[in-house]
Amino acid sequence: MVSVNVYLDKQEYGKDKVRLLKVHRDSKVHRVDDLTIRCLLSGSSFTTSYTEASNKAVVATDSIKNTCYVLAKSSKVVDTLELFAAELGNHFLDTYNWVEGAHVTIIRHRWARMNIDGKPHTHSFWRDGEETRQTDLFVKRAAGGRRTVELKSAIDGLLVLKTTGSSFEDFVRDEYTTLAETKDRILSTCVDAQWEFNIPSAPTENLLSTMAQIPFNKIYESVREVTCKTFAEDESASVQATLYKMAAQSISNWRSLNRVSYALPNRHFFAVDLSYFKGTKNLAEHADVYQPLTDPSGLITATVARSPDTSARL
Ligand SMILES: O=c1[nH]c(=O)c2[nH]c(=O)[nH]c2[nH]1
Repeated sequence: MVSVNVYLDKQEYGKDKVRLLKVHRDSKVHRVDDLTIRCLLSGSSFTTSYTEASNKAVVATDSIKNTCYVLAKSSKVVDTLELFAAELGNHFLDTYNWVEGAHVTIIRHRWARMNIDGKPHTHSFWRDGEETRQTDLFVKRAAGGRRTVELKSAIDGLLVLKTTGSSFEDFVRDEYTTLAETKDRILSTCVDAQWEFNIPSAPTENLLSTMAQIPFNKIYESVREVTCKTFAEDESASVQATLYKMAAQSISNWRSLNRVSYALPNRHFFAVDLSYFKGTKNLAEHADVYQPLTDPSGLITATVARSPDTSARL
């Protein structure tokens, strides 16, 4: 029995972890999109499903799952996560006029084409790492028959390592400090990068064509490229400084991006002291045998934003 006054503050419901493989056989060279989808619906009409046990407005999550498969069949843009997410979100707003918002998250799992006898194979793939591409879209109704979209995309779990070109010096030294300064260390991280799009609100019927002007796949490739190139080429003074360069470069490359965020764990590698064995030298400039430390890691995070005076437009 509830004996205090409460109210339903927030709600979203739908299907999570809808797994789907779309095969593109439009040429002899097949392509695949291996996706995990989450579709959540919201709106005041759903309040009574929580507060009064009324399912009158509830679109079954089973039907939401079925819709993912039906739209994947007809869609021409499954390979552009952001546009497929917009198709799905729009579909729920178009079909059920009491749905106020649709929140669609799509994760794309990697399948790289096999090279057989030195040639790209037409229809065989392998998983070249656990890194994923992701998108998170929230579409809602706006005044005057318009729709607004909040959209961010991401790379998750891109594991990288470099063997030189990274230092860490001149940090605070006090009674808690044991770490030595270093001019040359191993740098390794598992990149989580996120970029936010600036999508103007559009009349319902124009939303998809407005969004289709943004080269989402090129932007994804470019952010990934900038991340790897900056990681490799920067003479890193710290993870913080390298992160800032990565994010600033992508904002300057793409006018539809206003904010880019990174979360970079600093995975430590310590040179093993081998002096116990016949005085073997393996520290500082002699190091080539290291112990990777799984825990703990540093964690460096930041969001870099475009200054308002250069604010992005489509
Ligand atoms: O790039 C780094 N940033 C830090 O803030 C830090 N702290 C630490 O112990 N090692 C490192 N490395």
